[in-house]
This record gives sequence, structure tokens and C-alpha cells, in this order.
Amino acid sequence: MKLVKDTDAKVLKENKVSDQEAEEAVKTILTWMGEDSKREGLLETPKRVIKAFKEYFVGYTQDAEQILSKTFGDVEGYNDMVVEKNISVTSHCEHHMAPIVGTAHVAYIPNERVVGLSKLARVVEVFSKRLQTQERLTMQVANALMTSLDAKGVAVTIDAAHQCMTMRGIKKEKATTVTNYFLGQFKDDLNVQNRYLTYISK
Ligand SMILES: Nc1nc2c(ncn2[C@@H]2O[C@H](COP(=O)(O)OP(=O)(O)OP(=O)(O)O)[C@@H](O)[C@H]2O)c(=O)[nH]1
Ligand SMILES: [Zn+2]
Repeated sequence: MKLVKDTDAKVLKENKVSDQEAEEAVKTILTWMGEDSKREGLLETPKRVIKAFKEYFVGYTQDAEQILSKTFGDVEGYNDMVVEKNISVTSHCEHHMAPIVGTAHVAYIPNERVVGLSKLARVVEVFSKRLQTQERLTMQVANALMTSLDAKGVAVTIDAAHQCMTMRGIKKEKATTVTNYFLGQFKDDLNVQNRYLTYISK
């Protein structure tokens, strides 16, 4: 069953805007701000901004399914949950393009085969390096794991600060947002869900 279609990734691959055009757009914003884009300190800024944006949004060029395609069966039939806690997350909100900074916890119950632990964090990276809402990010990570690993259950929790809420607008600098998404046994069995919640609360 396909729970997630990674159409976002295709969008950037079909992107027709050149780096030079994007740099011109940065120059326009600098001028709009009242800056002189020709002064020495700003001469290379458009290039740097676009280079930085390529890093912030590299997830559009990456494919979670491919990252999760390598699995291991030689784990003595381990069939309990695997919990990867405290994965740092940096993303950007799609409403303001402002940074989202926080922590993700990811768990799954394997179905005979396990995946390399780093791949759990890599999947968080793929989806966080795109414009996001925290809700969608949480669900995309969970759905990708559930589908690709054919897992018996998946749980994803993200706790993050949105700079659109801390640095501007309502300016609540201590506010953080918690999102959860449970699939399979984590959704259906409250004991399983509570064990997971206990692990991530330590
Ligand atoms: N649900 C959700 N909302 C988000 C996320 N990131 C930012 N937002 C919110 O997106 C909303 C956009 O609201 P708008 O009224 O269109 O924009 P705005 O005038 O800039 O809103 P304010 O932030 O209230 O000043 C704001 O309430 C943000 O807090 C997210 O990940 N999930
Ligand atoms: Zn925002």
C-alpha cells in the first residue's frame, strides 16, 4: 500500500529557474529593503543566499524510499520497537519561510527486517529540508517508514520552535509545538504507544 507519493521531489527536478535568475531575485529583495546591493559587503550575498537555499531545501532532490531501500534481516528475529530519540531538526515553515528548529523522535516495529539507524535520521532530513508545516513533516516521515519498511507500526513526534512565532508576529519566544503521528500498533495498542511515550520522555 502506497501511503505517500513523493511528488514534491519531482517539482524541483523539473525546476526551470536558473541560479542566476534566483540571485537576481535576491538582489531585488536587497534593494526593496533599502540596501545597496552593489556595496562591497553585499556583492557576493545573492550567490551565498542561493547556495544556502540549496542546502536548506536539498530535500526536494532526495528520495526517502531510496534511502530506506537497504534493510538487514540478520537480527535474530528482533521484533520489538526501535526508538531513535533526539534527532535534531531544522526546517522552514511554508508560510513565512522562517526557520523551524527542534527535535524529532522516531520509532518503528520491524517486520522481520530492520533498517540502519542512520536512515531514520536521514528520512527526517529529507522531509525537513523542504518548505513544511510541522504536521505534514511529521506525517511524511511516518508514512515513508511505514510504507518502505512494511513496518508493524510507526510513531513520530516532533517538538519544535517556529521562528515565525518567536522572532516576529506574536513573538512568543518560549513557545514550542508538539506533533505526533501514530500508525499500526502504535495507534491501535495504547500500551505500545505509552511505552514509546515513556522512552521519549526520559
Ligand atoms: N499549523 C501550522 N501553522 C503554522 C506552521 N508554521 C507556521 N504556522 C502558522 O501559519 C499561520 C499563518 O497565518 P496567516 O494569518 O496567514 O499569516 P500571518 O499574518 O503572518 O500570521 P501571524 O503569524 O499570526 O502574524 C500562522 O498562524 C503561523 O503560526 C506549522 O508548521 N503548522
Ligand atoms: Zn511561519
